[in-house]
Amino acid sequence: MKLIAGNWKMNKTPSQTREYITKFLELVRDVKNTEILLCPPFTSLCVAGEMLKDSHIKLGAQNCHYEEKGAFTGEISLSMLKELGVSYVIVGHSERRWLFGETDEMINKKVIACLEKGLRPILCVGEKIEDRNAGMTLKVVESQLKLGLSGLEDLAGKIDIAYEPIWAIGTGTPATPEDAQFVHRFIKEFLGDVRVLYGGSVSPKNAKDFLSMPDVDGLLVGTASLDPESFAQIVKASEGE
Ligand SMILES: O=C(CO)COP(=O)(O)O
Repeated sequence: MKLIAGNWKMNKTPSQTREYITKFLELVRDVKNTEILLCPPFTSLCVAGEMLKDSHIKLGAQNCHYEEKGAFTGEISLSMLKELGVSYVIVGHSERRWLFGETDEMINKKVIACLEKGLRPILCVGEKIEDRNAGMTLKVVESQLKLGLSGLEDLAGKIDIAYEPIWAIGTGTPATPEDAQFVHRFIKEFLGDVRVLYGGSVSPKNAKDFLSMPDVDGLLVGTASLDPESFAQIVKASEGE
């Protein structure tokens, strides 16, 4: 089944979350053939978890810490997330890598911790514009996969990968569906049977073009997931695929 995930990043207070989910539940009530995931900020997970408890919409976190507990000021453990109903965790988003110095080694520990706790990581990979211009896209993606998944085998059905070219994130300039397909194929040849999502300026207008590619197994949506109507349109674009 295709996965359509909304990454809200640092947006929406708990009351705005409540308002969004009230509308969104109604808009996607009849969706049956698509897995839907919302990833609000930590502070909204509690209210979102309560509201989504008996629904077909899953709840994800945007980050986690790999340790179980302890003196890690400002961090959030997987047990804390699990108790709120979280079943997915976005790991290694480019904003965490490049704005907050997250390394492949930390990302690897987070992926391992998620799998040990029974939470499903969405590992994000993707190249900078300089890498792309230098023809290094596949090399960069391969290295991120190798390091991020170091020591792990048999990942089919336990993990999803999101290909998010950094130059396409929040810019209004997505990759072409053909570019995405090319990298997704490479990822599957490298890893075997995993779902690969595309992320980077996805909108209700272009969602179907991506989803019609044979190796695009879903979408990780930022800006266009902040409005319940536009996110619902993207979810519905996936229903027929
Ligand atoms: O980073 C993203 C999702 O994780 C993509 O963000 P945009 O959809 O705003 O480009």
